[in-house]
Amino acid sequence: MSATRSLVVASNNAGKLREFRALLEPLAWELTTQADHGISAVEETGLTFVENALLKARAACLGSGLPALADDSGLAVTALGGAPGIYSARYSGAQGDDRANNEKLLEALADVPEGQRGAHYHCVLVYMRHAEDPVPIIVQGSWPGEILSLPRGEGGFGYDPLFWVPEQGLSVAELSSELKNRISHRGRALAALLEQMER
Ligand SMILES: O=P(O)(O)OP(=O)(O)OP(=O)(O)OC[C@H]1O[C@@H](n2cnc3c(O)ncnc32)[C@H](O)[C@@H]1O
Ligand SMILES: [Mg+2]
Repeated sequence: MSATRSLVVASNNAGKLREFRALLEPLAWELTTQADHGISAVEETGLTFVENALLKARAACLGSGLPALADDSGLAVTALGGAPGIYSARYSGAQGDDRANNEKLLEALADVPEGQRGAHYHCVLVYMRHAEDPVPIIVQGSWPGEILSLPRGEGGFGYDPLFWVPEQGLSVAELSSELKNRISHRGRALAALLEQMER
C-alpha cells in the first residue's frame, strides 16, 4: 500500500463528500474539504461541467496550497433537451435545494409518459496538482437511467429518489451506498481518475 496522500476536495456538497470519503480513504488518501481551508465556493460561470470543475479545482489549490479534486456533475434528461445539466444544483432557483429541484423536475416531466423519461447522470472530475498545473487530469463518468413519477427511497442525495436504475430495479436512493459508489457516474469517473494517476 502506498503512503498517505493529501487532497482537498473542492466541494461543499455533503453527499459528494461522503461518497469521496468512502471511495478514497480506504486507498490511503487523506481528504480535507475546501471548507476546512476556509475556501469559499467559486461562481460556476462555465458552460460545461469541465469548465466548472476546472474553476473549482483551481480555487481549491490556490486557497490550500495542496492538490485538489473537483467534481462538477448533474442530471441530463433527454425529454428536456439535456436540462437541468450544469444547472442541476440550482434548477429550482435556490442553490442546492434538493427537494425544490426534485419538485421542479416532476413538474417539467408531468406530461412525459413512461418510456420517454430517459436521463443520464454525468460527472466530470478534475485533479489539479497545483494552481498553475498545465495538465490537470480530467475524466468523466455517465450513468443511464429513467426519471420516476414519484420519489422512492431515503439514501443518496440530490435527484437520487427520482433516478431509476433499470438493471437494479431500484431508485438510486434505494441502493446501498456501496453499490451506488461502485456503479455511479462518480464512481466510474473516480475509477478512471485513479487509473490515470497510476500511469
Ligand atoms: O459545486 P459543489 O460545491 O461541488 O456542490 P454542488 O451540489 O453545487 O455540485 P454541482 O455544482 O456539481 O451540481 C451537481 C448537482 O447535480 C446533482 N447531482 C450530481 N451528482 C448526483 C448524485 O450522485 N446524486 C444525485 N444528484 C446528483 C445534484 O443536484 C447536485 O447538486
Ligand atoms: Mg455547485
